[in-house]
Amino acid sequence: MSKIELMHIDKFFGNNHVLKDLNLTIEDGDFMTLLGPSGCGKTTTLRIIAGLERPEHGNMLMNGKEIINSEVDYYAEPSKRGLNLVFQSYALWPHMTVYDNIAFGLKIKKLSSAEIKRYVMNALERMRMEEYGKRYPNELSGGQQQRVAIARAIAYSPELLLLDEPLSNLDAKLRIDMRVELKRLHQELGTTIIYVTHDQVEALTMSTKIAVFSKGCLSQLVEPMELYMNPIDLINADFIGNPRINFLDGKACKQGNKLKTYCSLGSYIYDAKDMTDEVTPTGEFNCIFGIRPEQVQIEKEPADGLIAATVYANQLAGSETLVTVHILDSQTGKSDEVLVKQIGIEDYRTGQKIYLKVKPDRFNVYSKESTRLIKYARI
Ligand SMILES: Nc1ncnc2c1ncn2[C@@H]1O[C@H](COP(=O)(O)OP(=O)(O)OP(=O)(O)O)[C@@H](O)[C@H]1O
Repeated sequence: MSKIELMHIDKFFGNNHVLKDLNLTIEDGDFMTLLGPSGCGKTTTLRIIAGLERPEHGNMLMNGKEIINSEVDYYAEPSKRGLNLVFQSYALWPHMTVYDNIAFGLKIKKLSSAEIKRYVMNALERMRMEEYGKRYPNELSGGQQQRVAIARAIAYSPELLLLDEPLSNLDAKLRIDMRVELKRLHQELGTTIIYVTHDQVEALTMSTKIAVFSKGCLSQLVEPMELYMNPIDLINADFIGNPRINFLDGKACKQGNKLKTYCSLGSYIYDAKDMTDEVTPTGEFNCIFGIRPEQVQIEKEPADGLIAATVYANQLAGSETLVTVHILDSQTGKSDEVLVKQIGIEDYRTGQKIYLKVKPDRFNVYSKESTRLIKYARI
């Protein structure tokens, strides 16, 4: 059992208000990723949970038990919180071999040496490090040390694991392997994991929930695919997705239960069920369409419902082709640029006339004024 509730947490470093009235619940069994750009307060949140920082204001409960109560100046000692931590700086004991580094915590638990061996070897195997038991930390690369630190944290089926950018020093292939192992570990053991990263792919592929931070505030707390499909504002939309989402200026107007919209990719009417509860201006207002590169397809021949465009640039990337196209907005006379992602190798010439097929149900629409989502994308 590992449920964590953070309530009304405020943290200052001098005059810097780093966390602003943060409310966040991590349910038992969650793989919760704290995601956001550098400096938004992710690590500070993790350190508060671990007991390495004290917030000036707020409460924290662990399985219903009080851990922080700033009003009475109560902060439970880190050692009393039952946590396993892996930070970017992995802090292995330099005088111990890899095996002993991992075995140390198990010895304290008074396990038999046969059991210790089983747990250590299992953890090393998961981290693809079974050959390295006899080495000392200074005989390992940064990435290998990082994997030993994770092995140490996961060795004894922890109930709660806090990980701060644990894959940051690994090369691309190892990162994918480690993502698979951490995801399997979570599924097999039901460990509650709180994971800090600024890498959206790690967040999207491993988590059961993602908490997006922006300037010390929680801006969105959702399941990964919902975050990808419906970022709550333009900042999150811009942050999630690679290649990044296309933003197109448009116009919108609410008429009864309908939202009438227009942009260079066409006029679309959406129902009340597609709309968020964001309050919009009366009459026509400026909006921004958020369109993912894979939501547009290119056809070579014209047909009904297709939108004419011109190829500006073509990037072949092997498994996919990224095509930058220009579309003439017939209402404003302005040209819009859209990045389109096609699966496989597709060759287009610069200046070639092509025709776009779009899925308007999948578009997001944002209010330009408030920058908030006003129309959900549907799968
Ligand atoms: N010990 C400290 N003393 C003073 N300021 C700090 C301290 N630790 C963090 N900060 C500041 O608090 C803010 C949040 O830092 P934090 O490390 O939580 O961000 P982050 O989102 O984890 O960023 P990153 O991804 O770069 O690690 C930053 O402005 C940072 O400079």
